[in-house]
Amino acid sequence: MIFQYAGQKFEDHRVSQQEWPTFKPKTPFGQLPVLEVDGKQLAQSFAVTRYLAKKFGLAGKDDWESAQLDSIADFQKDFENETRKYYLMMAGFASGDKEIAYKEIFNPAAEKHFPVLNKLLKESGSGFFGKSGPSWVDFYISDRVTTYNGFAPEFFKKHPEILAHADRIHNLPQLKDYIKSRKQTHI
Ligand SMILES: N[C@@H](CCC(=O)N[C@@H](CS)C(=O)NCC(=O)O)C(=O)O
Repeated sequence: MIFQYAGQKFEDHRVSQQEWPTFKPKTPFGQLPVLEVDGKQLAQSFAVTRYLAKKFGLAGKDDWESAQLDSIADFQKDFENETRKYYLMMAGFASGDKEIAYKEIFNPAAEKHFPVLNKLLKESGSGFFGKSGPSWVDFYISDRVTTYNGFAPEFFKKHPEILAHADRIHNLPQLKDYIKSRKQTHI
């Protein structure tokens, strides 16, 4: 999304299950994602994202806004860690009772989490998490919300302002066509 927003050409290499065993030892930490720039590799999604966000003006207008955005991203990451078991079940990577996982894992965590995000959006007054406009954190959270909304639309019907934020990001002129084109493969 950052590359697309910035108009930067890039290669999106999705590694297949078959390809992974030979690819894994060639990555810095045996994990994806990895950003490759001029033959150099950078691992860890937040390190990659922050590097690109700084480069393309999507990391806040000053150090303070940038730090506030970082704190929101970490807050979102905590939510993902807390609800990981539900995510793995819904994405088909783990077995278990999905309804129980929704009631016991996702719903209680989400009822705490998303109202805070909504409050932050209201406080910023810009429609984005940063006062100065869209940032990598809007991209990150809107992407996650799209995934969770696919799993639990009943939850997001009760939190329309969170969906409205995701729509605002996905309808940015720089992103609109890209988001539409990748919908089929996105979970
Ligand atoms: N904290 C890391 C987590 C990376 C991670 O867990 N990657 C998983 C895919 S989501 C992976 O590469 N799994 C394959 C493996 O470990 O063999 C990040 O945010 O980049």
